[in-house]
Amino acid sequence: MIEWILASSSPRRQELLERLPFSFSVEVAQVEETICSSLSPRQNVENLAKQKAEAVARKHPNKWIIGCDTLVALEQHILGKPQDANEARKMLYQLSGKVHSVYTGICIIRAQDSFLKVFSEKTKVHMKQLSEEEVTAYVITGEPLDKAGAYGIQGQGGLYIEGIEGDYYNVMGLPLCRLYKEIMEFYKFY
Ligand SMILES: Cc1cn([C@H]2C[C@H](O)[C@@H](COP(=O)(O)OP(=O)(O)OP(=O)(O)O)O2)c(=O)[nH]c1=O
Repeated sequence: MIEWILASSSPRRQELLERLPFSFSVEVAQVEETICSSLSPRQNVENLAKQKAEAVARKHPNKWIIGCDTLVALEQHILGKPQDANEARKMLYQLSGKVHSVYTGICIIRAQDSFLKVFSEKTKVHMKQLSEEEVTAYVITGEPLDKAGAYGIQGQGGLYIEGIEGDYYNVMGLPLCRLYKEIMEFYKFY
């Protein structure tokens, strides 16, 4: 039987992965998440997903590890999770009234036989213009603080999203349909 480990502390990712037809355990990857501004958003999410998967794979070389990372890209800027409420406010003002892209990178590793697969998905998100009152009230809820770009489409943040192009679940941190396809392919060989 294939034993999967999700290398993530995100409750959203755990919840979404439960929809796939296999069981898995969870182990949090201790990785310092550094965004490299000389790399593209896609390269950043793929590298970070790989680092998270590798950190857990070192401890479990015989298991199949899934690492993930999500970032928001607005023009040349890459936004990770805000450090504090002030940074969350700043990010929301930057995204307000604009279209940005959310990238999620996924890395699947099994160290024992040097298996490594990395891919990423992009979803475009249209955010409405936010008033100062909306930004203040939203940041006070605390919802923005553990999320890339300082909003959660699945929560109150969804009130501010006019539309998306791409996978909704990719914005939440796990590109469900793409991951399902990749894993079904994978089961043909294992
Ligand atoms: C844009 C957006 C992000 N997010 C979340 C998804 C990710 O959990 C988080 C981005 O941070 P990540 O570093 O990708 O993930 P994490 O720190 O939550 O978990 P781990 O590193 O242990 O896997 O932002 C939402 O939940 N909703 C949204 O609408």
